[in-house]
Amino acid sequence: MMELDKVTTPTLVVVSVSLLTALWFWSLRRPSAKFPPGPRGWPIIGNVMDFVGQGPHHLFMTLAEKYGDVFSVKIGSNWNVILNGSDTIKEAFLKYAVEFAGRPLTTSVEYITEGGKDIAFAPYSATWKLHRKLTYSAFRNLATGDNERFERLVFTMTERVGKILESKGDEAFDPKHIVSLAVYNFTAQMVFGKQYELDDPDLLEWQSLSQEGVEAIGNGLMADFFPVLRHIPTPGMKTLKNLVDRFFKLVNKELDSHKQSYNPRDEPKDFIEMLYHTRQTMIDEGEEGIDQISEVHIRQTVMDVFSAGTDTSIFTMHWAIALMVDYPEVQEKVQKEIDEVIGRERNPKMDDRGSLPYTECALYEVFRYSSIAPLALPHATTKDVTFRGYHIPKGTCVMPNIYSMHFDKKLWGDPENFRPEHFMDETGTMRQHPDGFLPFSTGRRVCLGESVAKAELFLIFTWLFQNFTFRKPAGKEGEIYSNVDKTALSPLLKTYEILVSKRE
Ligand code: HEM
Repeated sequence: MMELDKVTTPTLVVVSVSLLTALWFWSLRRPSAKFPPGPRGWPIIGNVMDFVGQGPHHLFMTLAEKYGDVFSVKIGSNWNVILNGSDTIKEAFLKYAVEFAGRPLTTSVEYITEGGKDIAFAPYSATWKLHRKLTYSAFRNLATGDNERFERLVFTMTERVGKILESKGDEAFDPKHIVSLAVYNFTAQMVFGKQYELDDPDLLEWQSLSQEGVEAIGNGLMADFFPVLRHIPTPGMKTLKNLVDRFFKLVNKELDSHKQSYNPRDEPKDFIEMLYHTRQTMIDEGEEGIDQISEVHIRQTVMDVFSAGTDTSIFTMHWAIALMVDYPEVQEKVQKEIDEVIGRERNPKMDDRGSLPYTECALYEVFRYSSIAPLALPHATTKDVTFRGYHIPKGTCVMPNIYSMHFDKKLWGDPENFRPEHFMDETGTMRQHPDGFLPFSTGRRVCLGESVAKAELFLIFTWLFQNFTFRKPAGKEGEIYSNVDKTALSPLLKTYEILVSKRE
């Protein structure tokens, strides 16, 4: 063995450089020989620097031009496979449905979901399947399977929202707070069977949890990208714990009062009671394993509905109003159609779907143009999979670039233009499922609230433009409100101001 005191400086330099070079190559080593190609990254941080100055969905569209529709990037110490374009995403999520149905369990997700006991981030497993089935049945029994009940859920809050809008007079305001009130009240009515006043402390707490959550941990914690840091108490982890504690407090309060008042012999009044009721029915019908859906699972379901179901709808409606003031001619056409088909004497109904093609196309175009979930949620491979000749090992994070299909020139012609006609065929009939349109994703992990969201947003959107006209205040006419900073992580709009008038 070499004696240490005889080691010369040049030897030390050679050994150190060799070690560093080995570490460099080791850290950039791809997970398998046939792993999808991608840009060369830096040791330790991977491709993180490539994201500076552009949103990931934009970066991924550019990288797809060079590396193809299936490529890889390294973020921190995690390898990710990116899927671009309609054919690729559909082939992966429909033909290899089980292989791509997992979720990566990062440090923050593990903490928030109490070890993956929710639906949205749970690993692909028998428990997740049962949990999803239970929740889907509860939604159907409570809301989407009963049009009149669903309409009542939505229209209990419109009177309050209408009064606030009418009180605005000549005041210019950002509608986000009111949209948020409408969506939270719909969700609270559906899940808890209650309504909030504009200044209710619980409503304000929900809103600030959402805002603080996006700001503080929207991009994840360091430990999510460098799992070796998971046991180090960082400030990010402290913030996360505080947010989760507050979230639990709000949900537990409602669960406790439901446990007191729930009577299995009564007709379920809201989503929590419906979950209890449906779980009991499934047990009585001999559904195996459903009794394993515990109180923690139920708490996590409520958390999922509030986290996956509120901001998504709020952002979509915020976009919808911005687009309708940017394109007043579309707003006018929507209003004309609503006047002709529904008039002003009654509220819109679920059955009006199918009779309002232009209005529905306008709403679908809002879904496409806003693409508020441009990368859906991250998936993970549940087993080793060979896809389009590439070998992707089990447990690899996979991101579908939904934005790339919504803005594919080959499919839409002029995707950068907002045009409800993108959803119409030559006869003026609505194209419900055009190729390249998946705002709710597809496959095993498709959005569980898709039918709730579509019905809720159809009723709110139609009611809003049936009763109100929105426009830009003087001096702002030249501003584009539906304009997203291309560097943004997700396409959220900046604050904007509008005027509203009641339609006479
Ligand atoms: C405009 C409104 C909405 C949009 C655009 C949207 C979109 C999405 C997307 C893209 C995903 C990920 C799918 C994937 O991983 O491939 C998702 C998942 C999910 N969404 Fe939605 N969503 C909306 C509203 C809602 C609502 C209202 C609810 C509940 C009432 C909801 C509940 C969920 C749940 C539970 C999941 C996880 C599904 C699973 O992993 O099995 N979403 N959503």
